[in-house]
Amino acid sequence: MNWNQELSNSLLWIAKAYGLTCLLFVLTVWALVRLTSWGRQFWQLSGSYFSLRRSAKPLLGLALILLLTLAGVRLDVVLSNWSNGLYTSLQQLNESLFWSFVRIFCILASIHVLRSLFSFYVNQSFSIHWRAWLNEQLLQKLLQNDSFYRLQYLPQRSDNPDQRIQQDVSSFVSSSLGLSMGVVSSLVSTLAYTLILWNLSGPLHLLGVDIPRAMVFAVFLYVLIATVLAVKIGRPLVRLNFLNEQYNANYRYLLVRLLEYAESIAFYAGEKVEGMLLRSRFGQIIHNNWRIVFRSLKFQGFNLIVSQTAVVFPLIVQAHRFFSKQITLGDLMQTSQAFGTLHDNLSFFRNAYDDFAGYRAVLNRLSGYCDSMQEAAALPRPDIRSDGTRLALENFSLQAPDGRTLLEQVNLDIASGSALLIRGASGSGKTTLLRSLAGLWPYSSGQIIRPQQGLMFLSQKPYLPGGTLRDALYYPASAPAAAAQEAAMVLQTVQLGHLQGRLDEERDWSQTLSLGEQQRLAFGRLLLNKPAIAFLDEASSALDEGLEDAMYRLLRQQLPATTIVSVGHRSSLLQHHGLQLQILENSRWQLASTH
Ligand SMILES: Nc1ncnc2c1ncn2[C@@H]1O[C@H](COP(=O)(O)OP(=O)(O)OP(=O)(O)O)[C@@H](O)[C@H]1O
Repeated sequence: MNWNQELSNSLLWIAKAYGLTCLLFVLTVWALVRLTSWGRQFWQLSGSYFSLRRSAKPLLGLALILLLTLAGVRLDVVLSNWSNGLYTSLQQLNESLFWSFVRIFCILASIHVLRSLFSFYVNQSFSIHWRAWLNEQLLQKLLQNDSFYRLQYLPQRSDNPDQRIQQDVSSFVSSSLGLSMGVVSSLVSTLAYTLILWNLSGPLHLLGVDIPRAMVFAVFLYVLIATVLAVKIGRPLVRLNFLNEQYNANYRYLLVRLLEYAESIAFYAGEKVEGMLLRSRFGQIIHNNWRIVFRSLKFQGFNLIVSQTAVVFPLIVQAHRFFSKQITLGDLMQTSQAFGTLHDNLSFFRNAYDDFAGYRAVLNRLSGYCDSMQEAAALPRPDIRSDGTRLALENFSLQAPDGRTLLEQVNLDIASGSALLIRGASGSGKTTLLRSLAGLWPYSSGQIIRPQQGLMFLSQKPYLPGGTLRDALYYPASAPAAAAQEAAMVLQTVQLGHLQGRLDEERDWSQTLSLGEQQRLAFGRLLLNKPAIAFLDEASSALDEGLEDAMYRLLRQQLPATTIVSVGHRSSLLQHHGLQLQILENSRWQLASTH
C-alpha cells in the first residue's frame, strides 16, 4: 500500500462513493415514498421540511451527514490497512517501518477524532432543527381551529396527543436519521470490507472440495446462521419490552391520579385501596422485569458466544496459510478485523429489523395524530355572524353527539347591556348552548349572531395557569408590567384583599385557592378584561348567596355596558337578570321577563 498517495486515493474514493451513494439514496427514497405506505407516511410528515422552496439548509445538512458517514467508512478501511502494515513491520522486526506507522497513526487518529466530533455536532444540529420544525407543525395542528378541544368529538381519536408531540417526534427524527445513515454506512462498509476480505482470502480445502475465497463465504454463512438463531432466541424480548413500557405507563398514570385527586382520596381514606392497586400494578412491572432478565440471559449468552467465536474463527481458517507463509501476520490480523467488522455490519440489519418495527409504530402514531387533527378541524361549526355587539339566535337548534335534540328552533335577541339567565334540569343542554355560542360545539343548526371579539366565558371551575397570581388574574391577557396598583385594587374589589401581597408569588394556584376564591378571581378577570358579553356557567356556584349577590352587583356597577349570560340553578340569581330562558323537557324552551 502506498501511504504517500493515500490522501488523494481516499479523497477520490470518497468522491466516487459519494456521487454513487447520493444518486442511490435519492432513488431509494423516491421509490419508498411511491411504493410503500410507511414511505408515504414519512413524506406526509416531513416532505415539506426537505422542500428546497422552503429552505436549502435541511438538504445541505443531510448531504453533509452523508459525506461524513462515508468519510467515516473510508477512515475505518484506511485504519484497517494501517494495522496490517503495523503487524507486518513487527513480524519483519523492521523498527524504522514501525515508527513510520506510528507517525501515520497520529495523523489518522487526529482525523478520526475531528471527524467524529464534527459528525456528532452536525447530526445533533440537524436533528434539533428537524425536531423543532416538526414540533411546531404538530403544535399548530393541535392549537388551530380549537382542535385540542374538538378532538373529543371524533368517533375515533388519536390517543395521547401529548405523547405524540413530546416523545414520538423525537423518536421519529432520531430513528429516521439513525436508520437511514446506518443502512448507508453498513452497506458501503460491507462492500468495502468484502473487497478487503476477498483479497486476503484463499481457497479452503473442505471434504475433498476446494472452496475459493472461502473466508468471504464463511463470514456471510456465519452471520446468516447466527442471525437466524438470535432472532429465534431474542424475539420474545420485543413483546416483553413493549409490555414493560405499557406496565410502567399504567403505574405512572395511577400515581399521577393519586396526586391529582389527593384531596378526595384523603377524605375517603382511600389510601388502602389505592395502595393495593399501586402495588399490584408495580407487581406486574417486576414480574415482567424478571422475564426480561431470564430471556436476556439466554439472548446475551448466545450473542457473547457468537462474538467470541468470531474472534478466533477467522484466525483458525487462515492459520494454515499464515504458517505456510502465504500471508503475513498483518494479513492475518486484518482478516480477523475485517471479519469482525463485516460481522457487525451484517448484524446491523438484524438489529435494525426490530428498530424498524418500532419506527413504523412511531410513523403510524404520528400519522394517526395528523389525521385526527385534520378530522377535528373539519368537524362542523355553528353558523356565527356578527352584527356589532348584538347577541341573538335565529331558528337555532341544538343536538347532542348521539343525535338527540336538546333545543329546537330558538329565536331570541338580547339587548346590549342586559342580562339573561339560562335554567333547566341537569343534562338539558345549558352548558352545551354556551359551547355553541363560543363556536366550539359541532352539532347545531340555525344562526348565532354575536361579536367576534370581546367575549369571555367563565366556567364553574376556572382555569388557573401555572405562574404568578398576577398571571392567573389577567389570563388570557398577559399582565401589564406597569399596573401593580390595578391588580391589587381588583383583588380587593372581589374580596380577595388578603392575597394582595402574594401577586408575584409563583405556585400552583389551582391547588392553593379554594373553589370560591378561584371563582372570585375569575370575576376579577371580568373586571379587568371588560368584555362586551360575559358568559358565566355556574361561575358563582361555590359562593354563598351573599358573596354571589356582591359579585353580580359589582359586575353591574363596573361593567354596565356588558351583556351577561348566566347558567345557574339558584333562584336568587333571578334578581340580577332581566330575562330567563328556561329549557324544558322534549327540547322545548320558554323565554320570559323576570320582573
Ligand atoms: N362531549 C360530549 N360527548 C357526549 N355527550 C355529551 C358531551 N357533552 C355533553 N353531552 C351530553 O349533552 C347533554 C347536555 O349536556 P350539558 O352539559 O349541556 O348539560 P347541562 O344542562 O349543562 O347539565 P348540568 O346542569 O348538569 O351541568 C347531556 O346529556 C350530556 O351527556
